[in-house]
Amino acid sequence: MKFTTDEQFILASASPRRKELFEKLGIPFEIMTSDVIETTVSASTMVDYVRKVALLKTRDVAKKVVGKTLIGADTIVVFEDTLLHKPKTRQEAVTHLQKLSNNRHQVMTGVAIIQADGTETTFVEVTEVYFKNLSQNLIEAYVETGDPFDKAGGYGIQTDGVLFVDRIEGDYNNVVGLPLASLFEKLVALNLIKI
Ligand SMILES: Cc1cn([C@H]2C[C@H](O)[C@@H](COP(=O)(O)OP(=O)(O)OP(=O)(O)O)O2)c(=O)[nH]c1=O
Repeated sequence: MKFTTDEQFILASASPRRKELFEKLGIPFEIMTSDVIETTVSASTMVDYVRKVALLKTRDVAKKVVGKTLIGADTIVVFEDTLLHKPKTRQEAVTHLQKLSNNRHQVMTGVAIIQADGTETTFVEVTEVYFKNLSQNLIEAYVETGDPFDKAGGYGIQTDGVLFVDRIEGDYNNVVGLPLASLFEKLVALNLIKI
């Protein structure tokens, strides 16, 4: 679909998956990326953490532009109240997937919108994901593909990780990295895009 807007949008994200999702709104936008190190953020809950990281990333890009509307996001995978970061080693990827196997976890995406006048809006979308029982062979074969390494939690639901999923509760696109339906709703409510 195509919507209209008077705003100049910047998607503050290096993620090709977010770009692809945002393109579905049919409005023009540019991409700019931030260099914020996510681990410097402290928060009392995971929801608060991911909201703050999204806001920091987006503010970092906002410093460099004038008169534009920015959208930034951060996605985390939470298992038993702990963060499963993007794995740095094969062993870490295997350990993540062993934890997720036959279990439930949450994928949370924090989204920040910073308007041209500086107004900040944030929200966090949570999707519950239930994994099937994963054999050690399957985990190792998947890690061997290299797919886990740029992904929170060490899997991609849009790639071969789809084979692990028993069911989800919530927005699928939130797991991929951008809760597009909720973002759309917010942008309309803020009068930043028109139907
Ligand atoms: C769980 C899961 C995560 N992911 C991805 C989404 C995010 O891109 C990534 C989490 O990293 P993020 O730090 O949220 O995003 P990013 O580093 O890719 O991009 P930027 O910070 O510039 O916005 O994990 C998937 O692609 N599929 C999945 O199923």
